[in-house]
Amino acid sequence: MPIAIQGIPGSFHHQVAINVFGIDADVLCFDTFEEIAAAVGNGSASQGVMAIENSIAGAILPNYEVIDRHGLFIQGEHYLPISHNLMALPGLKVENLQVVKSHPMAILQCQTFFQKHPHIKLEPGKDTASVAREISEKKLQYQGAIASHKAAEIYGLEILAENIQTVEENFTRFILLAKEPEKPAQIPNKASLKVIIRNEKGALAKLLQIFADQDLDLSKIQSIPVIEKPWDYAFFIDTLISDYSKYSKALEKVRGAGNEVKIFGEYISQKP
Ligand SMILES: O=C(O)C(=O)C[C@]1(C(=O)O)C=C[C@@H](O)C=C1
Repeated sequence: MPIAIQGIPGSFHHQVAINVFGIDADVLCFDTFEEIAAAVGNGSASQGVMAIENSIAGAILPNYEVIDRHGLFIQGEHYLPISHNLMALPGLKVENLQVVKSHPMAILQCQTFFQKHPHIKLEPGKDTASVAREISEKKLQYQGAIASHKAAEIYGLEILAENIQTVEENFTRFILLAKEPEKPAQIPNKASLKVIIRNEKGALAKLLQIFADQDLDLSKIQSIPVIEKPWDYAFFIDTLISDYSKYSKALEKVRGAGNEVKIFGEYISQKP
């Protein structure tokens, strides 16, 4: 069964599908993150690859809600080093470009570069590679794309500026989604959780203390509104697990304190 991704060949999601599932990975390409989740949820894809956070631009907040609403589970993760390049039809120069389009997350990662080229209007596109393909197919003389070397190669564009992300070392973390929970063959060393705490004084401090008491290292905590209850928040927490029994104990205590816990996935950390 195919793997659902957002974007087309040459996009960063496609690169992750190749890295994780091999060069011949059978992919279903979608325009939006919502469609990835729907495809995994309705069984037309066995797994999905979804970007969740970037080291420069931060979290893709709406994706937490998307995976939760579709009732999906996280099977694993993949960190991809991201190099963004400004590209256009061969022969053009940066001064010729009026518009540069790309995925909104890619644009956010290249703000400093474009501050130096204020004549360029930045516009959101579906994914990095789709914009490169559009330029190539429509022979757009005034438009540039921010995308990977691979996209320039596939769609025959020329790179005008390399590595234009604000800091050289740039990573996007992707999660691998599935319809059912799956425990890895080895003891997991990372978990992604959603915790809804009772809205009372000190509740978050008490929650964090439980994790600290069990030696759990939280690698991420993100608050997301509980839309049915205005101004109540759920916390999406990633924790590293060095001792699985201490992790189990922490979950028991968190639940025991009256909080609601949902386990999105327990897996092996791939952080480089
Ligand atoms: O447009 C692409 O190529 C994507 O794979 C999307 C995406 C993202 O959603 O963050 C993936 C990695 C980069 O951070 C920029 C864009």
